Amino acid sequence: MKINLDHVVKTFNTFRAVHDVSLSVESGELVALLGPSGSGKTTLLRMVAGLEFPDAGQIRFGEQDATQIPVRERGVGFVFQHYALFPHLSVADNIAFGMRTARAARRSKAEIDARVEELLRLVQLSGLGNRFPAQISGGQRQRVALARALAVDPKVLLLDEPFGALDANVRRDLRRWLREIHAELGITTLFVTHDQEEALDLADRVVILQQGRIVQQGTPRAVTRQPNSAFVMRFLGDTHQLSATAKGGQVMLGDLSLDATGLADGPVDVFVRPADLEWAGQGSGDQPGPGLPATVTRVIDRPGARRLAVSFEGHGLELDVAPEVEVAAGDRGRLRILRSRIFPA
Ligand SMILES: Nc1ncnc2c1ncn2[C@@H]1O[C@H](COP(=O)(O)OP(=O)(O)OP(=O)(O)O)[C@@H](O)[C@H]1O
Repeated sequence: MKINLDHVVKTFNTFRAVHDVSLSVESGELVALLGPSGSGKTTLLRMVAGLEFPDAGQIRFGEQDATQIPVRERGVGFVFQHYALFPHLSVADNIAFGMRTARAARRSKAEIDARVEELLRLVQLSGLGNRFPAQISGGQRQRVALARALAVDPKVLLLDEPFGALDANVRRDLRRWLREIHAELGITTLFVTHDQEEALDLADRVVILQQGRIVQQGTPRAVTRQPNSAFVMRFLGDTHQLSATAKGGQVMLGDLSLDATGLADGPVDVFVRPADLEWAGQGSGDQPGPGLPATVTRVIDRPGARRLAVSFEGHGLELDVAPEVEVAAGDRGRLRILRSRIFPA
């Protein structure tokens, strides 16, 4: 089922939570809505679900205006961060709940039991149908919540920070698992998160929101390669920010000249991710070449890498080098910039 949002606006009292959002989600696509707290992600999801109504603009399911479709008939499955499973119902009964109450598509008890078994298998909880929610882990509860959402054969899945309350390792596992389920079922899915790693890992397309507006959207590759603003650059991951001046389509930093074609002359911010910096230590045998003259202030050993904290013209920067690199605090060298993004200051 394709979903279209066309110039959608939502205001609470006088506060505009969603400004003129247009977005189309293709049938079978997994789209992540990514943004900081308060950027309007949940409000958008609730409007798609029919739990809130836009003040202006239109939401369409396929070709149909969604306001004409009652919530129960939208064919939407939800999973929220704190999806309250019914504590007094077993896992199997929780999953079966929607099938028993659905007025349309009544199923026999045998059909429901078979479907519950199938869903338990899908969410890898076979054999746990008789447990109660209190007797399973948080990650398992979210899988039950997903099975419950899938039980009514939704045309659209809406997931609002479904793994938000779980610890990092469980989140990572569930993310992989969700991707597999999505590949298998191909249900159009909108996934809300404020975790950029989760969004980039999971989604076919990432939609980045700031203060109720879409500021950028694209594939994970496109948004990470070509962030279109300082906000997106910062929001998508660790970055260093260096002040400089653009002149005649170039920016000079140390004795490096960076391409700034198209930027007007004036103050700019150069953004560089730690992974886009390379260290050439003096006496390392490396050709010194152009770069930013820097001094190592600290070396932190981590599994698989050594992290260097270095100082360049009063800026503190960090980068990783291979574990074998011999380097110590006080060493001098040069930083090469492999990639950067430059925006007007
Ligand atoms: N029912 C409401 N009444 C008044 N203001 C609301 C209501 N619902 C949301 N808001 C406001 O709208 C803005 C957007 O909220 P929303 O929950 O959509 O953001 P979000 O991006 O999902 O944030 P979070 O990640 O914290 O859940 C917030 O400033 C919020 O306080």
